[in-house]
Amino acid sequence: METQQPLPPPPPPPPPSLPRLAKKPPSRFRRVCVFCGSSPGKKPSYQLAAIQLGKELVERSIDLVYGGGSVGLMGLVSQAVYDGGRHVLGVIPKTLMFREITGETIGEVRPVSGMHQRKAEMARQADAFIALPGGYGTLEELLEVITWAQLGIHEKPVGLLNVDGYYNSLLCFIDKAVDEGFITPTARHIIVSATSAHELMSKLEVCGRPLLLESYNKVVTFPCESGTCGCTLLRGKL
Ligand SMILES: CC(C)=CCNc1ncnc2c1ncn2[C@@H]1O[C@H](COP(=O)(O)O)[C@@H](O)[C@H]1O
Repeated sequence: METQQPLPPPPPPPPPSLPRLAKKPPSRFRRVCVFCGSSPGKKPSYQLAAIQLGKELVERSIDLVYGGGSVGLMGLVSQAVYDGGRHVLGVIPKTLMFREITGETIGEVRPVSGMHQRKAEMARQADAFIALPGGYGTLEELLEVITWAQLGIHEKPVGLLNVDGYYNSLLCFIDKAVDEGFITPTARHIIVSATSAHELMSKLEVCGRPLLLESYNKVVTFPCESGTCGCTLLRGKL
C-alpha cells in the first residue's frame, strides 16, 4: 500500500507592497529662474530655505536657471537642484567669470556679454521667477521682472520666498505705494509670496496671469483658480 506523501508547505504570502510615494502632479513649469543673495545671510534659515527650494524644484521635476557661481545662497540652491539630478543653467557675464568672484559654477554655464544680457537670458529661459532673500542684485532682478509683468512684457508668475519675514518691510512699502496711488491694487498682486518653498510652489502652480498690457488702465480682475494665492487672472480683453 502506497503511503501518501505529505503536501508541500504553502508558498509564503507575497511581501506586503510598499506604500506608493505620493507622486506630485506634473508641474506647469519646465524651468524656474531663482534670484538670490550672493551672500549666505546671517540666519541659518536663509540657507535652509535655499536648499529646500532646490529640493522642491527637484521633486516637481523642474530645472533651474540662475546667475551662475557657487557663492552664497546661489551656490546652495544650485547645488541642491544639481544633486537632485535636474538641469542647472548658470547665466554669467564674462566679466564675472573668474572663480575668485563667483566660485565654481556647476551644470551648464552660459557666458553673456553683460548684466543686461544676463537678465534677459534668464528671463527668456524661465517659465516663472522666484526670489529668495538677497541684497541689491536680488532686489533689482526681482523688481525688474515685476515691472516687466506689469507692462505685459511677460506673463510668467513671480514668487517671493519671504523667509523669516525677511521681505515684510518690502511688502509693507509696496502696500504704501498702493495706498499712495503709485502701484495699482492689481499690480500689487503680481507678487505671489509665501513663507516656505512648498507653499510658494503650490501657489505658483495654480496662479493666473498677472496682467495684460491692454488692460493696464481699465482693469477688471477675477481671482485666479486657486483663490488663495492672491494673484489675479484677467479673462479676455475689456
Ligand atoms: C563682485 C561680486 C560681489 C560678485 C559676487 N558674485 C556674484 N556672482 C554671480 N552673480 C552675482 C554675484 N553677485 C551678484 N550677482 C547677481 O546678483 C544677484 C545677487 O546679488 P545680491 O547678492 O543680492 O546683491 C544674483 O541673483 C546674481 O544674478
